[in-house]
Amino acid sequence: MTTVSPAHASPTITPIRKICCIGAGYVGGPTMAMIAKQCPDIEVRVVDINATRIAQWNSDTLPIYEPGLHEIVMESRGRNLHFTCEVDSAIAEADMIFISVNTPTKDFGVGAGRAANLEFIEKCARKIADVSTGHKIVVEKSTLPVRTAEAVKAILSGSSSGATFDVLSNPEFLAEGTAVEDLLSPDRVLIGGESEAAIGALVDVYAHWVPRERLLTTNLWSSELSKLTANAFLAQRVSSINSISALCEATEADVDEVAMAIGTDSRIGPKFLKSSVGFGGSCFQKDILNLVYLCEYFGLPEVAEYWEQVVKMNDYQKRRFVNRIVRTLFNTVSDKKIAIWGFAFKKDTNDTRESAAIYVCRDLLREKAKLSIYDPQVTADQIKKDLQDVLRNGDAELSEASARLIAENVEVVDSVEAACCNAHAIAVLTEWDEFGKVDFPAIYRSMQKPAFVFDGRNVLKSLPLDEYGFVYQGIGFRR
Ligand SMILES: NC(=O)C1=CN([C@@H]2O[C@H](COP(=O)(O)OP(=O)(O)OC[C@H]3O[C@@H](n4cnc5c(N)ncnc54)[C@H](O)[C@@H]3O)[C@@H](O)[C@H]2O)C=CC1
Ligand SMILES: O=C(O)[C@H]1O[C@H](OP(=O)(O)OP(=O)(O)OC[C@H]2O[C@@H](n3ccc(=O)[nH]c3=O)[C@H](O)[C@@H]2O)[C@H](O)[C@@H](O)[C@@H]1O
Repeated sequence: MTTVSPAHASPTITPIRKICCIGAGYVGGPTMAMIAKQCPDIEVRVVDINATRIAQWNSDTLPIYEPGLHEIVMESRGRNLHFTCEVDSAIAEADMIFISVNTPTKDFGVGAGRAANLEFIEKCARKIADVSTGHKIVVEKSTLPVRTAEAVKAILSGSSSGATFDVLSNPEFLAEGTAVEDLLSPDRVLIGGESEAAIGALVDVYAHWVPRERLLTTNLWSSELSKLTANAFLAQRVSSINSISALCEATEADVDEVAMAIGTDSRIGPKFLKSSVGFGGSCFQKDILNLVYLCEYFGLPEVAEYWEQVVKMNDYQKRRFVNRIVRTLFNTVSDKKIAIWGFAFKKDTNDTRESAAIYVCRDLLREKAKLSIYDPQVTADQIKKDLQDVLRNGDAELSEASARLIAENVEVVDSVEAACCNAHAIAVLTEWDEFGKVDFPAIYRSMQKPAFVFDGRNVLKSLPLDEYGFVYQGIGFRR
């Protein structure tokens, strides 16, 4: 990270008329659909190098599943919302360009396994520098390590056309499954920058529907760092309650009761205290590891160690869940059929990135279990790809063996009933609402006996499963 002079001073900025968003993913798509819906006076173009994804955004089957998303896309698409692969012209014509590309954990070279891979961000900055003329506002929407704007500004300042730029940080706080709700009524929108005029221009966009008191402005670096910090704090709460769940199982305390008891303290608050098989999703682990890397980079090993523990506790929780299944099933799951209920990392999304289900299934396969997997939104291809990737773990030589392991031991089915037929156990890994509504006596009859249920989300806890004959175990309590 080098120090460069501030971005070119901004000329007078007129109200934003055209927006371009680079990256039509989970963030770019829904965020821009909301801006287009709320600001009919602004033309929004979402661009991506992935032509298949753009085609999906232009079809009736959107590339991501989010409650309410279809409706808001249909309202604006073709009017002031466009999805296209024409990256250069969309950038060239825009007044404001959002960068919303992926920032995965680096899996090679310096910082591998921890640092963010900023290759895609840098490519966007270079592309913007190449094709821009006049003055543009560039908005970092992706989650980035603190001080990335410095590099973005340095690249932009090399624009050969003499274009000038303001750089803003505007991290996104939406959660998957509630993206539309979160975008419609955010707790806050955070905008960091150096130029009052540029900040004002973005504030005016959001002010079309977000109350002014929820539009927070800070300096660039506070904004960049707040995003990583918010995710680290949220994940830390999950790991904290999960650590207590292990203690509850050992002591006959009940983790949901403990969560309720501490959550009513207004200083602690009730949210993000739901004990589970472990947090997943594309961001928590990636962002914490990035924070850990930054702390090490800035010579703060104690701070790095503190945050790394959140990820270690999450790995422990997933392992602990599998160990409990194996132990309870008389110390072997070899050749036993286990019904997996849910594969997405949380309900109401088809996203499986870093889902706890991937790791639980991997470990069960290594124990030679036979898995029958059902998820209402995740495709069979996606499930098999995730399992192939995790079993292979980057080693090409393991491709054939892991493909065989999956072919022989994994089936993906289209109902919980099919998954459970002749199964020895059920493992609930995603909290889909429909799981609470199935005909449990019929499921019980179709299973091997004793019929076990391992509820990694405690969603079946209030049902009389023991009365139906099941042996039921959840997270963080004993019956
Ligand atoms: N997924 C989520 O719920 C949230 C994600 N974020 C952050 O937002 C950022 C984006 O995340 P997602 O939308 O989930 O990623 P994603 O992987 O779903 O989408 C990123 C898109 O960017 C495209 N892309 C990459 N390089 C490009 C280039 N040079 N030109 C044009 N398109 C390019 C990819 O093809 C891909 O379609 C990440 O930094 C993430 O940490 C922040 C809040 C929530
Ligand atoms: O940067 C991001 O990507 C986003 O990450 C999270 O959103 P998301 O990962 O979509 O979903 P969450 O609702 O935060 O859940 C994350 C994981 O934690 C788990 N979780 C959550 C809450 C809880 O109490 N217990 C629990 O196990 C969920 O099941 C899920 O696996 C944050 O909540 C968003 O604010 C942020 O914008």
